[in-house]
Amino acid sequence: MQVVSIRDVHIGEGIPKIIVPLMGKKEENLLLEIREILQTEPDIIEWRVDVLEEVENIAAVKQTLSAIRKELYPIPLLFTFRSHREGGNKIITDAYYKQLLEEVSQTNDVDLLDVELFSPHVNEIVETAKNNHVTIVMSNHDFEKTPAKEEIVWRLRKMQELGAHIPKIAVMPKTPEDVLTLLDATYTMHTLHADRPIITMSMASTGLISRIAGETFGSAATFGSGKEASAPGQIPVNELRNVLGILHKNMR
Ligand SMILES: O=C1C[C@@](O)(C(=O)O)C[C@@H](O)[C@@H]1O
Repeated sequence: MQVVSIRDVHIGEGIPKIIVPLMGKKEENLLLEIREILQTEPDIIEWRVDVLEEVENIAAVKQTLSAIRKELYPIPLLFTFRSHREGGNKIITDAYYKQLLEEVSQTNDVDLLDVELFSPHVNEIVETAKNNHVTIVMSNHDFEKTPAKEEIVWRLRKMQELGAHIPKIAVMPKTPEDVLTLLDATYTMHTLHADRPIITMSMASTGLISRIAGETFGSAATFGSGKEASAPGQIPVNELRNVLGILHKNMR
């Protein structure tokens, strides 16, 4: 099993890593948000750039990115534009999605890049990111339902085939049984197919248990809320750290 290391954060070994989303609409809010979040000592910070008011202005995005990076360094930064069809905040064209991801890959300010599996330009974006030594977190989200186990495993395997360093999937449960499906798919992927870390979660209150159970079933990281949650079911980062710590300590 490969471990993905960014500076001294080692994803895929030990306690699952905590990723905290930044949800500010403007640069000044984002910088204040980072100061608050840093006090909670996250392992990784995710910038949800689809929330930024000026996201359609690529020069503004790069300038804000550079300011964010300075503020949070050396914490690894995950750059995410979540598309509207997968639960994000803004509708942009596929061409702009490609341009945005490729241009930020070339800045040296991004450690990890979220690339959606179903983007029509996924191969080109992966190639550019890899050429620039950016770690690829390939993702898929279903905010409506939980697909069948075979489908979840298929998507995660597809991400691995396409060159993701870290495949990731988030699904919505309607029942606790759906959460079992996600956990079962996670465990199967982790033990039988994956040669690298994966991240999975079942969302909302029914799925909450999946966000703390990664060490048991094989999800290498989990999203905890900082100032604002970026998806339903995220636990505040301090509480999340406590629970993960209790589980880790007593699993030895
Ligand atoms: O992919 C994910 C996972 C997520 O949707 C969650 O459910 O925690 C939150 C998003 O910000 C992130 O990009």
